[in-house]
Amino acid sequence: MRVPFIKMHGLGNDFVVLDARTDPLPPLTGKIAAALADRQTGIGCDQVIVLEPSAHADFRMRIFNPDGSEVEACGNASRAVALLHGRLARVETAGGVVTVEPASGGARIDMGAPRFDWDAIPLAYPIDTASMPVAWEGLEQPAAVNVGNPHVIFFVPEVDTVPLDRLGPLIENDPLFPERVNVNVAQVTGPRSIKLRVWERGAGLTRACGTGACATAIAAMRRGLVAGRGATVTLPGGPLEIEWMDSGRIAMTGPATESFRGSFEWDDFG
Ligand SMILES: N[C@@H](CCC[C@H](N)C(=O)O)C(=O)O
Repeated sequence: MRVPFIKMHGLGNDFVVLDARTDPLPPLTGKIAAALADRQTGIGCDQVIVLEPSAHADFRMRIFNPDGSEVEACGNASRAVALLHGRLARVETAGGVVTVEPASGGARIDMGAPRFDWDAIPLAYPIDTASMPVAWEGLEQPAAVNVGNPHVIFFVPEVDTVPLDRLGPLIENDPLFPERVNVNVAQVTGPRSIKLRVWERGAGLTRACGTGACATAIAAMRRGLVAGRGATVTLPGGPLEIEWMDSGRIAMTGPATESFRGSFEWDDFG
């Protein structure tokens, strides 16, 4: 069976999108997703995205990391999917329903409300998630936020000097985080601006992480590190605009790009 795919990215965080909204696919397992995501032997991407019909929203978006884990949220893929769909839509994810709307060159996403309770992150035990009394080498006193998926955020003086390739996997797999965690290191660069690098759970270092940008901006606002309710978060792949709306929900605005379309033989990966 030949299956079409769309290669897309948001700020260099790249996706293989399988659109099964009209023509169903055989069930996609984590093993198949990992094989598709492999940059040496597969198509290669940071996440495999599957679009399916939904009983609760306009359609459903499933998200797979390159290690095969199926996860709850992906900010950059939400913008890519908005571009693909071409109009306002409510999208069911395992982390909740998000509203996607194309905007010039990209999209604006209503990502839902952040959660701060220790068991909503989730953490292994009760702890103040605004400023956690824990440390890994020089990285200390992080915040934790769930924006559909779990994030830990360290505010540091200089993000480029943090050995995130070494500390990222250590923190991601720490028993404090029973469902593992996305690891963000952030530098406040102005009253409304933040520089961010992310070690993604199940994926490693990526050019950008939309949910990481949302979680980091919210953590900075909660601690009073930035002024007001809006911030520009600049990742290695470029900037995202994050707003903590009066409704308590998060809006993320930024670019999305379709790179190319192709197809693959399902049996080569199944
Ligand atoms: N790239 C994403 C996040 C993808 C999922 C993440 N690795 C997880 O395991 O939660 C984004 O743009 O948000």
